[in-house]
Amino acid sequence: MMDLRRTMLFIPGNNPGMLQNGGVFDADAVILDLEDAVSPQEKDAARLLVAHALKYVDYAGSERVVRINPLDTFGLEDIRAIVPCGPDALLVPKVQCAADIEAAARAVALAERPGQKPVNLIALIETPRGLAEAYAIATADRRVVALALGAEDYTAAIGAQRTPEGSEILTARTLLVNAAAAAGIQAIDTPYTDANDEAGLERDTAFAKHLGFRGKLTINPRQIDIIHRVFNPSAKEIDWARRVVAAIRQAEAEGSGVASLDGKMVDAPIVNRAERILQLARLLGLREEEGQ
Ligand SMILES: CC(=O)SCCNC(=O)CCNC(=O)[C@H](O)C(C)(C)COP(=O)(O)OP(=O)(O)OC[C@H]1O[C@@H](n2cnc3c(N)ncnc32)[C@H](O)[C@@H]1OP(=O)(O)O
Ligand SMILES: O=C([O-])CC(=O)C(=O)O
Ligand SMILES: [Mg+2]
Repeated sequence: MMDLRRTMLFIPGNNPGMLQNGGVFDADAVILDLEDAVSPQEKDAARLLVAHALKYVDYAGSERVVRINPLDTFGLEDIRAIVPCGPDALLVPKVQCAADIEAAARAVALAERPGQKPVNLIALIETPRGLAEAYAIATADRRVVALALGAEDYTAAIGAQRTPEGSEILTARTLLVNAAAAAGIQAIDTPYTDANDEAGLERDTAFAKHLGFRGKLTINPRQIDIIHRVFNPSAKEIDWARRVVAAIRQAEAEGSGVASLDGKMVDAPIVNRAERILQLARLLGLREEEGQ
């Protein structure tokens, strides 16, 4: 499903076995990686493997994203080789400013075949300058559908210590969510890099949802169910959303724009939040009784 990006599973672009099996995990998106999962001497081989996977591997319902290299290294070569193979989107790493996106968008337009479905861009924000310019990046081109946070590179660049709790990335997360929201696109959170810490992943994902992220970069298939469970609206949320909509309808019928539900005020922003929950539940085919 195209606009659902609860999980975006990284698959190293130099690993034929993982590329082959990447469609069986039901991730909302797969990210075939040509950048940091691939060493410099393997870049050419990985590009061929990823091009082949896009043509021949069935990634089922997953959006097919390729993480290219930065434009000042192998990025333009990646675009020329990968775009004609028909990915849904490119994840552009180390984006610093609007001009980087404009350059990527120009190269993509040149590489697209006539009649090809336009290739979207997702900007990976993982440098101090990229974060400072996140809104300009998000609005630099219509192809940009999401901003994602890359906290490993970002914390290394600012000289912060990475912790499982993530206090060092709170500001980066909220700035990124705000920039994406201002541009009307999605915010996708940084991966949780300890694939064996399920409780930590669940906590970190719940916090990301609380901050406004719509999904999370994912490094291991075992993380997928946990992340989906967190981002799916719970039965309680769906029930609340239905009662909000019912309350406002009744108030409107009585000529008022404000309702009361369990003693709390219900007005337009609360109704918008409720409608978003119901829309997501419908998209996921969840009914109230099926939520977690
Ligand atoms: C900061 C960054 O830039 S992050 C982005 C770049 N990083 C990556 O792409 C890392 C991707 N992830 C991985 O390589 C691995 O999941 C690791 C290294 C994190 C953990 O490896 P392991 O502990 O061996 O994984 P695990 O034991 O869970 O593997 C189980 C199965 O899932 C497969 N698998 C693991 N990760 C992935 C993946 N990302 N995509 C597809 N298949 C995977 C394994 O091949 C294995 O398959 P098998 O049972 O058929 O042999
Ligand atoms: O894999 C990711 O997107 C995360 C990343 O690059 C980073 O944290 O630097
Ligand atoms: Mg990175």
